[in-house]
Amino acid sequence: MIISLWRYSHLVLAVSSFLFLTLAAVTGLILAFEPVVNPTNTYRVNDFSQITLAQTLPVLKTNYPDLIDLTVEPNNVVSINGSDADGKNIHAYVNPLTGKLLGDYREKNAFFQWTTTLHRSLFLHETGRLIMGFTAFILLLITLSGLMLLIQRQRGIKRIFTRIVREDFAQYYHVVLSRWAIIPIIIIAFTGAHLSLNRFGSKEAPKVNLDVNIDDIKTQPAQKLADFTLFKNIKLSAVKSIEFPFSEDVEEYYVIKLKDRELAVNQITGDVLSQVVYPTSQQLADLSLSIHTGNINIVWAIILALASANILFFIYSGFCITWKRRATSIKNKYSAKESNFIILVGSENGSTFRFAQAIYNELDSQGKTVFMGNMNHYALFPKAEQLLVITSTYGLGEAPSNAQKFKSLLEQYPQNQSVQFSVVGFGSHAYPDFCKFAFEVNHWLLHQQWAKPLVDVHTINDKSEQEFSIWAEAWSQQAGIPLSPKMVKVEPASLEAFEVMNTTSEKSVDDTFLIRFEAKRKLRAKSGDLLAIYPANDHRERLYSVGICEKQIQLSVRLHPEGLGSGFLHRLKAGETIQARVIQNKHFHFPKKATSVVMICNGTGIAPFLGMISQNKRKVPCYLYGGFRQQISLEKYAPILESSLENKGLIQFHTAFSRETALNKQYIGELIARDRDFIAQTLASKGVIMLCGSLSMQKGVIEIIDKICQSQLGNDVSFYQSRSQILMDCY
Ligand SMILES: Cc1cc2nc3c(=O)[nH]c(=O)nc-3n(C[C@H](O)[C@H](O)[C@H](O)COP(=O)(O)O)c2cc1C
Repeated sequence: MIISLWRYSHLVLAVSSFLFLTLAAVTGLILAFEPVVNPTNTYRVNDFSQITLAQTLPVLKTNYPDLIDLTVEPNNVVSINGSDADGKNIHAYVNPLTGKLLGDYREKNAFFQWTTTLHRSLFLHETGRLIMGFTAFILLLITLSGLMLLIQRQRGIKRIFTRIVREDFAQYYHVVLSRWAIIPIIIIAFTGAHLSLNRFGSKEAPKVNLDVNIDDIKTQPAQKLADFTLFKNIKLSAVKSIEFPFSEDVEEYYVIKLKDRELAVNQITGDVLSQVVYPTSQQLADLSLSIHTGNINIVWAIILALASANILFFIYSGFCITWKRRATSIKNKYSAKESNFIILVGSENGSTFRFAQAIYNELDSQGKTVFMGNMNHYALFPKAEQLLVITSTYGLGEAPSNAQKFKSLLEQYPQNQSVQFSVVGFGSHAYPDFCKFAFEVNHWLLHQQWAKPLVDVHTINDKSEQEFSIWAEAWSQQAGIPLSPKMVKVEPASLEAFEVMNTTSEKSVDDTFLIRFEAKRKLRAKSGDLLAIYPANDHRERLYSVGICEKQIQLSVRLHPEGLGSGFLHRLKAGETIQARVIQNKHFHFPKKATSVVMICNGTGIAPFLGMISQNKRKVPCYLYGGFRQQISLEKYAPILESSLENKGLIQFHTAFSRETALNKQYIGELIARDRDFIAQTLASKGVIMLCGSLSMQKGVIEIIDKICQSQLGNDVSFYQSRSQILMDCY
């Protein structure tokens, strides 16, 4: 909510000032080059900041007895105005140490003059100044709201310079460059607004009156100009201008304008006749002017030029980001009330809509009645059969802005009929709370009486189309609705040959069997990956979780009466070869850093765990909780389980049998509830819990773990899910 408020302010301010801001940035960019390309830069002398008035004035007076005034330009070159010893008028740049003329005085370049007026007042005098001053103020607000967004995005001020995930070009560079440009832009905006405020109503700085009492002017003790103590202490770099005495009459004096004050100085004795210190407001205005115009030094002028160019880039990239967000407007053929398929999308920047739209198009092309909407539009869907929630996670593992009302709407509107659902989370592992909001949504839906999970919550890292296609395939299988692979860009499936090495299909006592394959080429699979098989040699794909045992792929399969995949696998004999492909399922690999791993499975969900424990070379403490129908179901797994227990690949093995005698009947959830302290301690000590098996088992177990988390650890289960401490692969 807060992020939306800042974003909204940032956007509104930027849109409302966009024209004037562009004009100010373009003219500012041009003007930033003025100090850099100023031709008089070549007239600068070395060690200018060390030259005192006691050094320069005697030289100039000797060479040019009738000087009227001297000006120190912002780029530290000195110009004089008056006449030389021959009475010839001069208005020229001079070397303050030697008195040598360097070149004729030049007026400000006409183009820069024109640009300056446009930048300052749009040629509209006071009104223009007001507009540009206001624009500078708006720029300040835009920058500050941008800073707040940056802090929130990076999760704290100290993390501003931590890595930024590359979302897309405009967004990435909008954020990356803002980190560098924010300080100069704040300075530009602040000084610009300050100058306009200060100068509004008066074009020039207020006139200073030096109050000199002519009667008090002394003629003794006379001193040489070079010996004036005052002049020895005033550096030329501190001077803005000097008016020379009109004649040698004692009543004529030097008027010296410094950066912070103005002095009248006796031309015979060097005494200060009068002095006025400028008011602080004027000193600050002068400082603002020097900073804003880049006159402080060339490096700063270049920084200003870059900052102005950045403002233009921010206008462009901000426009692209906004356009992309708005381009996700939804066009539905059917209303929510008449649709069987409801796709609800949670998205902050619009990219998740691209994926949701692909599903929409696919279902629509098959003649289904589909409705797609924002998650905030959740309502009663009287004809809904399938609910697909596709959502990203934002902020600190929070809902994107178009999904923030979802939870309360879900509580408000229980559906009146049973609806199957599936949640797909878009996120990035670059954030600690990976897909947290999707896990929460899945969790809330699991608590609804009317909602039946169709496939397990799937997560998509960094908009991976491949991961999305895995979800699409899983959903398609369960829903019995073919989703064409063209829907998302799946890399063309290049199939490999796998030879059947061993199968227990004939010895099966409980409809489940183990089958092992060896890859004809080098095996590139890990336990937890999926093996995709094509039983009918057509587009129909079936996925099985794999365990790698003795460098072979092992599947644990339950034979379903009409099962296309399980029937095909059941008929295979040792020595036969099939075409299949391995799909990486990184989110369900054995964790690299866990202190311990608790594996929970039921039925054939044991397959990946058999591979993991037999490959547990690092001897990470592993604890397996398995739910099976009968004791006898276990026999086929016994060799691996026993050898793993022996070699410490597995520390403990707990079983629950659901179809034993009434006395011994037990479900896996009961074991987890019994070992609640151990489960809590595992999570608290950075251990990992992995679940594989049926969705109904997952639902029950996750509910129990959630209660354990809340009561013993003070967090929701989604906290651990999003930190990859609870990994699930259920179907
Ligand atoms: C500011 C910001 C915060 C994010 N926070 C998270 C987060 O906490 N967890 C996560 O998994 N992904 C996070 N992401 C990544 C997005 O969820 C991911 O890029 C998603 O694909 C964006 O989808 P959308 O464009 O539809 O909003 C964040 C992205 C951004 C820009």
